[in-house]
Amino acid sequence: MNALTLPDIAAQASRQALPLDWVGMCGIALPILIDGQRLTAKADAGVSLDDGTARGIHMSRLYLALEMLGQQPLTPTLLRNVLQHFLASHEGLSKNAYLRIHTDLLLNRPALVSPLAGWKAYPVSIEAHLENQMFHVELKIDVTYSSTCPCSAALARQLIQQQFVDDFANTPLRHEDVLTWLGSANGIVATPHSQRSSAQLRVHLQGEHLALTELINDAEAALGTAVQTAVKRADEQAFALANGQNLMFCEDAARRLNLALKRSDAVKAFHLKVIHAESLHAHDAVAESRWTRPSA
Ligand SMILES: Nc1nc2c(ncn2[C@@H]2O[C@H](COP(=O)(O)OP(=O)(O)OP(=O)(O)O)[C@@H](O)[C@H]2O)c(=O)[nH]1
Repeated sequence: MNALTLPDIAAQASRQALPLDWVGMCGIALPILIDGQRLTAKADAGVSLDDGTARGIHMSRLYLALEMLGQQPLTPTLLRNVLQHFLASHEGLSKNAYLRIHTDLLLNRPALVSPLAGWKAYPVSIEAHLENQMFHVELKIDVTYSSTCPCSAALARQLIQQQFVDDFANTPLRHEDVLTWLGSANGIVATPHSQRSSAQLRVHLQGEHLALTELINDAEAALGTAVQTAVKRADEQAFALANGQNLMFCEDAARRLNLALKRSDAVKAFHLKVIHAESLHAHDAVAESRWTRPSA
């Protein structure tokens, strides 16, 4: 065989003429740029194979189009350009193009009190598609936070009151005795349960801004007790106070996030899910909320 004529199987006719919805590659390693950070990402790149008679798509063309992602900050326009390249390189074969990018966004977070800070990783997926010439970009963001059960807190307070009644029955109240009692585990007999919780945000974006960091910041501000990075005792005490002032059911968390996301100009629609991995139960408390911006 002549070495210059390499066999091209993809160009052959398919034995079973049948279009396919998605064909491509998953888990491609690549660098991306978000908010000035170069991040390691994995991409899933694909197109529809609408010409059912064609044996295959041209994987290498999709792969090479991804090169753009390592060179410019990630924006909806850049994602759209990549998808347009996918389609331009598959003219006659494909009508729709898809790209998913998975990464961890790293944000530096200060401690609550001490002059310390640490890095927090936020798992993020950016999903873009061009279907029937309509461009759509969606973010998936995971935010972890602490939630303390309001019901459990009220029940614990009642037990503490009961203990106070028992311990100080028929004795004159002396300031010093009460102070000691308040500082003892015998006095504060019960504590409410709290748990590491997670908010899974799916946001359909509008406009030109990827808005990842802003949406994470908005979500954490709305939730109030995001998990911490560097922690000294003073920070832990401040966190205990913050939790005590921020009692929430999963319904409360979902409502707060709903209101926060609606306020963002970058958001066209969302579907959010909060999961409180209860320490009371072996199962989770979960709430979901969806919203679509009414058309102007
Ligand atoms: N379509 C397809 N290609 C595959 C698959 N698995 C591996 N490949 C390989 O992906 C490689 C790149 O394919 P193409 O993009 O068609 O490469 P090419 O023909 O050199 O590039 P063009 O000239 O641009 O078409 C080929 O060597 C294929 O064998 C598969 O399941 N489907």
